Amino acid sequence: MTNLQTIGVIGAGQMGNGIAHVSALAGYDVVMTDISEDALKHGMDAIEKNMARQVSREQFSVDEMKAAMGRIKTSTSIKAHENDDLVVEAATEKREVKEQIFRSICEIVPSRTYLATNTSSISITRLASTTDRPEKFIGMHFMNPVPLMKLMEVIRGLATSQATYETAIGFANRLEKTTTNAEDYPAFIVNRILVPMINEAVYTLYEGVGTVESIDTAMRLGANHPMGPLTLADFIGLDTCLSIMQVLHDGLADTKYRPCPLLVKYVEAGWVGRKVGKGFYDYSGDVPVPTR
Ligand SMILES: CC(=O)CC(=O)SCCNC(=O)CCNC(=O)[C@H](O)C(C)(C)COP(=O)(O)OP(=O)(O)OC[C@H]1O[C@@H](n2cnc3c(N)ncnc32)[C@H](O)[C@@H]1OP(=O)(O)O
Ligand SMILES: NC(=O)C1=CN([C@@H]2O[C@H](COP(=O)(O)OP(=O)(O)OC[C@H]3O[C@@H](n4cnc5c(N)ncnc54)[C@H](OP(=O)(O)O)[C@@H]3O)[C@@H](O)[C@H]2O)C=CC1
Repeated sequence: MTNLQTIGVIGAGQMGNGIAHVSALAGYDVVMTDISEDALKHGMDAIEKNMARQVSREQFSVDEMKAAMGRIKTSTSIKAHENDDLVVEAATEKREVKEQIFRSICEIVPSRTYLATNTSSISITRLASTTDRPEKFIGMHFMNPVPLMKLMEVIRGLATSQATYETAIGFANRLEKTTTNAEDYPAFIVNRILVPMINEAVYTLYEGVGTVESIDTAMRLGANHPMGPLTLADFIGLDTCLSIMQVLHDGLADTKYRPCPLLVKYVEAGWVGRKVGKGFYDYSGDVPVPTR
């Protein structure tokens, strides 16, 4: 297992800023990049707000928060990753976006650098094959919100070496995450089970079996879910949910994974959930209001 010091995070969105948050708190130096300056600022604001919540719950001190924030550097240039020991990609759930990122990063980082993706569903083996180091490539699937969720799903590609796997496990342990191993098949374990359930909730709405509120209330109180499935879909991002269903549908060639037309419609409208202020709920007021 290799000792890591500097962790690169590509993508400052919901997941990227969460991965930067937990890595900085664990004592690593962090380099977080994004193509958008605005996303970087939003990401750093989210980290500050979320760490402050944890300070208010006395999980650590203000000084520890300041020290952790001081360990995070941001840039819109991918060249900022040139000294990283491990790079975790957390950009949009589109294979072509991820492949382009990994092609670029391989030109920049030294041969010792490990590469990981936080993809929800896309083939680790296929992403690894677009790099110059498939043996140093692995899936590290964090859960949302990263500071609170204990799981890291670890997925080895066909070429991933034992040393890479052990380095990933060591990183997860330092972050105090519990790991599970999943084989490299579409959407791995969590999203193979969870996202079809979310898609079924959208079908339930689409077919008029329930309303946004009755569906979420039914699952919160009937199945003791902390969030109803439509609230959770908004929390994850409807674009990400749709991408995962498309990966399942294409990868497993089973019509049971066909995305609900209503989910497609919401993504087409740009109503992709909490991150844009509107999905199955409108988040612009004091309380979320169903959008249908
Ligand atoms: C899509 C994929 O690829 C894989 C996935 O991630 S699937 C999605 C997995 N995630 C889930 O299923 C999440 C389901 N939801 C939950 O577990 C809970 O709603 C939740 C933990 C997210 C929030 O908990 P909650 O009690 O309902 O709401 P909330 O009060 O906002 O948060 C609970 C505490 O955690 C804190 N908290 C919430 N989000 C936080 C964050 N991102 N960082 C730090 N602290 C946070 C809050 O401050 C709150 O503490 P206080 O009450 O002391 O302020
Ligand atoms: N959301 C969730 O609950 C979970 C998501 N994941 C996975 O994590 C990844 C990120 O998801 P999430 O954080 O929700 O997505 P977001 O949409 O919140 O964030 C993605 C970020 O990546 C940026 N980005 C896009 N292209 C590039 C690029 N070429 N280089 C650098 N940054 C880029 C986006 O910028 P812009 O907006 O300007 O395009 C955006 O800021 C996805 O693979 C997703 O499947 C894993 C677990 C849970």
